[in-house]
Amino acid sequence: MDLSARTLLIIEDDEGLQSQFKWHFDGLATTLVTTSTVQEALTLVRQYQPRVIIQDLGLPPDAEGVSEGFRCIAAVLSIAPRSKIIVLTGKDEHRNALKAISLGAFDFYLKPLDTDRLDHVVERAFHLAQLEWENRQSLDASEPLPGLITANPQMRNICRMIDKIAQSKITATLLGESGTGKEVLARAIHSQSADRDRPFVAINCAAVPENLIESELFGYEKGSFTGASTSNIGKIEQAMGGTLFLDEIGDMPLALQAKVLRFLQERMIERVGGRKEIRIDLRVVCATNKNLQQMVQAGTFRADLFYRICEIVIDIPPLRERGNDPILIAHHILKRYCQEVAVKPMVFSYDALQAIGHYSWPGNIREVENRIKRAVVLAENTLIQAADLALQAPTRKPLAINIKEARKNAEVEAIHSALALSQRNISSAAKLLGVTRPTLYDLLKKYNLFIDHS
Ligand SMILES: Nc1ncnc2c1ncn2[C@@H]1O[C@H](COP(=O)(O)OP(=O)(O)OP(=O)(O)O)[C@@H](O)[C@H]1O
Repeated sequence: MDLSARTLLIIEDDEGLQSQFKWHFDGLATTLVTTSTVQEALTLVRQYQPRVIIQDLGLPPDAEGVSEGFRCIAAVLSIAPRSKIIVLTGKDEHRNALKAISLGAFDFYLKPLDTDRLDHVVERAFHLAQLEWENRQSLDASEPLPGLITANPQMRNICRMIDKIAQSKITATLLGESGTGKEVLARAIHSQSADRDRPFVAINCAAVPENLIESELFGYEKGSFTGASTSNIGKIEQAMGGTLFLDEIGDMPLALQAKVLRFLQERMIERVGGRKEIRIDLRVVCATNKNLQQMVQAGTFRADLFYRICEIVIDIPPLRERGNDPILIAHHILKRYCQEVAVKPMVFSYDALQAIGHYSWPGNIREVENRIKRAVVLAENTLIQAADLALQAPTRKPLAINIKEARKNAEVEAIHSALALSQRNISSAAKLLGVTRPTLYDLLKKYNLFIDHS
C-alpha cells in the first residue's frame, strides 16, 4: 500500500462542518487534510495525492452557486484522475448531481448525510481506489525485464538475480526447457548491465556444423583452411566489451570445449590459423536444455568447463509451473501480434482462456506464440476460441442442483467471460455485464476472483 492509500482531503468552506469532519474522520483516515478554496485544494492534491476527496459544490468565490465546485472537480481530476471525489452539497438539484458525475465525480449526496452512511460511502471509495491501485501495480509489474512477462514469484526471484548478475562480470548459465525464455534472460543480463551499448552476440552451438563452430567462435586468418581467402573475426571478438551468449552449450563438441575453457580462464584467444594472442574483455552467458551434470558423468561434457561456466546457475521453471503466467503471457502475445500484423485487436473467449490455463505447454512460451499466430489467422472473428488455438476447453462442471450454487456459477462464468472479452478492463467488463464498476468490484471480491485475473 502506498502512502496516499488512506489520505482523505476535505474541501468545505463551512468552518463548523470542516471541524466536524476533522473530528469525525480523525483516525479513520491515516492522513486528513482540509481546505476551503479550490486553489489550496489543488496544491494539497499535488502534495498528498489523496485517494478520496469529500467536496462541497458551493465554494468561494461562488459560495452560493455551483460554478466553483464544478471547476474544482474538473481541475482536481485533471491532476489526479484516479481520486474518488464524493460531492456532498446542499444544492438540491438533480442536474447538479448529473453534471458532477459527468465531470468524473465518484458519488453525489445531499447534506446532511448521517455519519454511518458517510462512513460507508467513504470506506467504499477507499476500497475501490485500493483495488484499482493494486490492479495497476500488478499490470505495471507484469514485465519486470524487457520482453519478459510474468507474475510468478519464482520468475520474479530470477529477475532480481538477473539484475544482480548484470552488475558483475560473472559467467552465468541458464538451464531450462526449450522455449522457456533463456535467450530473453540472457539479453536482459546484457541490457541491465553497464555495457548495454556494446554488442550482444549469440551463437547457437547446436545449429552450427561441428567443423565450422571453432572458426565461427574464434575467427580465422587468411589461408588457414581451404576457402579462407580473407581473415575473419569470430563471435568472441565481435562481442568485445559486451556479452557473448553461448546458447546450447551442452551441444558444443568435446574437442572445442578445451579451447573454450582456456578462453574463459585466461581471457585470451587465437584465431584459427593465427599466431597472435588477442586479449578479450566481455561477459559470457551460457544456456542449455541438457542436463550438464549427467553429461559430465557420461564423459560428454568436461567437468572443468562445467565448473567454470556454472559460477551462477539459474534454473528456469517450465511454463506449466508458473501459475497463471500462461494466461498473462497469452494476452500479451496476442496484443503484440495483432499490432505486428496490423489486424483488429482480438480477445480470447472464456473457453480459450480456460484451455490456456489447463494446458501443460510442453513447448513453453514458444508454443504459446505459435498457437496464437495460428489462431489469429484461423479465428472467424475477433473472438479467439479454444479450437482456434488447437486446444480443448476443459469439460464444464456438472450442473449445480442447489439454486444458490447455480446462481454463483452463472455469475462467475459471466464475469469471466466479460473480463476475457474486455481484456480485464474493469469499466468495459462492467458495461458488458450491465452493472456499475463498484458492483463488479464487489462481485470480484465476493467470489475472490480478482487476483486470478489481475
Ligand atoms: N516471459 C516471457 N514473456 C513473453 N515472451 C516470452 C517470455 N519468455 C520467452 N518469451 C518469448 O518466447 C520465445 C522463446 O524464448 P527464448 O528464445 O528466449 O527461449 P529459449 O529458452 O532460449 O528457447 P530455445 O531453448 O528453444 O532456444 C521468444 O520469442 C521470446 O521472446
